[in-house]
Amino acid sequence: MRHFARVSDSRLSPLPDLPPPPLALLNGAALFLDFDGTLAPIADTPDGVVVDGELLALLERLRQRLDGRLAIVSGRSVATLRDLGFGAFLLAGTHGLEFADPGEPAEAPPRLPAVDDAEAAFHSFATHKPGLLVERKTISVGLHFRGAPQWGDAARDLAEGLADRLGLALQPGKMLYELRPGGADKGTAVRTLMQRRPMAGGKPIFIGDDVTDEEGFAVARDLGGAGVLVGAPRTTLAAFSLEQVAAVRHYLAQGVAGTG
Ligand SMILES: O=P(O)(O)OC[C@H]1O[C@H](O[C@H]2O[C@H](CO)[C@@H](O)[C@H](O)[C@H]2O)[C@H](O)[C@@H](O)[C@@H]1O
Repeated sequence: MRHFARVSDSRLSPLPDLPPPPLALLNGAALFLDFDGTLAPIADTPDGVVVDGELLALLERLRQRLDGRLAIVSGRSVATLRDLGFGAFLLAGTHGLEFADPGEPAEAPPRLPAVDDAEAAFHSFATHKPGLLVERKTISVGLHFRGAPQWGDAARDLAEGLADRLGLALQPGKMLYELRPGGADKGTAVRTLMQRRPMAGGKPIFIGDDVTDEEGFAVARDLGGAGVLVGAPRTTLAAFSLEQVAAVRHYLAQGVAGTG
């Protein structure tokens, strides 16, 4: 049976014109931040994203304002998030499969042989197709077609077949299909972290742009908080929206300053 890692469409409702989040939403928040497309603009390739010192300084000040209740929740692995500069932050990586406190080893399941099989199949498919990119991740693998969108349908068919055959979860992303172990998503990551220090006791607020962030929005809402969608209007469980990365950073900076 195929495991699609996504919120069922029946839970989503069209909310075309969501308001921006009020600054008061950050009062008492336990803040969950997606990375790609939320804190940094989408780039042509995974390695094309750079985390600037200004962003890290902003997040550090925000974390202090929130008494430590700030976490990065990403499809990237914990190792990659640390390489990008987020080593000082609480992390949930690989779509909720990995967790790491600052300076501590990641809690993560082992890399499955099935993921290696999927990676080999992705490489076979990508050979002689310029623009396709296979991203080897700690415990998962991605096939990117941003550089060759004409292969998107075939990439989906391949990824679906591999998910069925290998018993892996298929995680669609932005011009991307990932295969990974199932049993977790960004919603379960929020639930897990909300039971732990320093996030416990806060009001969960999840800011993200991708369909993979909908589970985070859902759980934040279920636990009394809210989701903030980044980007163009779409069917979503978020209650608020910000139009782009620059607006997210402006909002967070205002939150640090405490102005309304
Ligand atoms: O959960 P996120 O932090 O949003 O990570 C999701 C995936 O992001 C990356 O891929 C996406 O961003 C790339 C860089 O901007 C872009 O080139 C690609 O097309 C996007 O799909 C990352 O490479 C994946 O591993 C993450 O799962």
